[in-house]
Amino acid sequence: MGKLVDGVWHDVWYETKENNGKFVREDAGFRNWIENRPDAQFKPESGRYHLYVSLACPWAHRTLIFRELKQLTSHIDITVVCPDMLNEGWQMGLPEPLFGHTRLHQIYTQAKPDYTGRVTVPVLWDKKTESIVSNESSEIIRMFNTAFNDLTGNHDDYYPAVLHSEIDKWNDFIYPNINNGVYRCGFATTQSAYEEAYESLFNALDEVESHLDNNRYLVGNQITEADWRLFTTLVRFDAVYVGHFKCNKKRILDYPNIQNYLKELYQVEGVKQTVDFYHIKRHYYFSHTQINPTQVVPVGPELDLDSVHNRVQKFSR
Ligand SMILES: N[C@@H](CCC(=O)N[C@@H](CS)C(=O)NCC(=O)O)C(=O)O
Repeated sequence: MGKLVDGVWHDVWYETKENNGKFVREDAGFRNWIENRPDAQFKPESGRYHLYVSLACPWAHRTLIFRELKQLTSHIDITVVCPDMLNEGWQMGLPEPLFGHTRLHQIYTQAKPDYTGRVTVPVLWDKKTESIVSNESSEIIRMFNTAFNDLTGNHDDYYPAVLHSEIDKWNDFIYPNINNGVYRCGFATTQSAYEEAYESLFNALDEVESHLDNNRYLVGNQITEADWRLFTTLVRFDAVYVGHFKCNKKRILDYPNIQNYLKELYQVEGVKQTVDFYHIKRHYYFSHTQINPTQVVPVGPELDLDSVHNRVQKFSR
């Protein structure tokens, strides 16, 4: 684990001292947009973009789900990094296809030789301008949602205009308390920082559980971006966050509505093939040696996400 400073790789763990033991996530450094406009710098073109992802990472996972759902798999190719993120950060199993690089930080310095910042997945690369379009998953999924519609003919909309404010409201609640909340528990280096994160995480999950008792999805009668953003944390929760990040008040299995909702999302066509529990468990337990110095990866739990869920029946009345 480390970061680039003026284009040079430094092997350092997260700095929490300045924030009383609290983990604070750094903002992404590349924030361009692919737009379907004649004068856009980054236009939606088949084969032009390459996505670097980790199958372990919940943020990268969002982009893989949107790539599947929006039928972009034949238009945007991918490199999957190894699950182990150690002294050199994210590494490729085989040299990646564009430059033959073996470290993700080389992709960052390829784009910007003096880059300073963390080297994170996902990364959306533009082969034409040889630069990084974006390394911010929330913005990459917005691009995937609409920018390529004319190319793919897929007009499914996970961020419909009429639902913007409701979706934004859930995202603003779920990101700090749940998506980043599990990391705020796991990466806390003081008891009080951990307990504060733990409390807000489980209060938020309680609220989601009660919302899902009366609503099939977070917003409206359809699956939206807000559901997919929540999904990638939920699907990792019992396998990793309960143990490794000490998020152990309850498992998702103990929340009947959330568990059934999780199964429904998992069973949406195209989604389960984006979920890889080997990468997920191996990454967290093997890479975070400050948290798990033995690097032993747990065998369990046995998860059953393929069995029938009750969401259709519950909301058919
Ligand atoms: N804001 C980014 C966050 C991405 C992120 O933090 N990814 C993690 C993997 S789960 C990472 O690559 N961390 C490496 C590091 O922090 O050094 C996004 O949502 O795209």
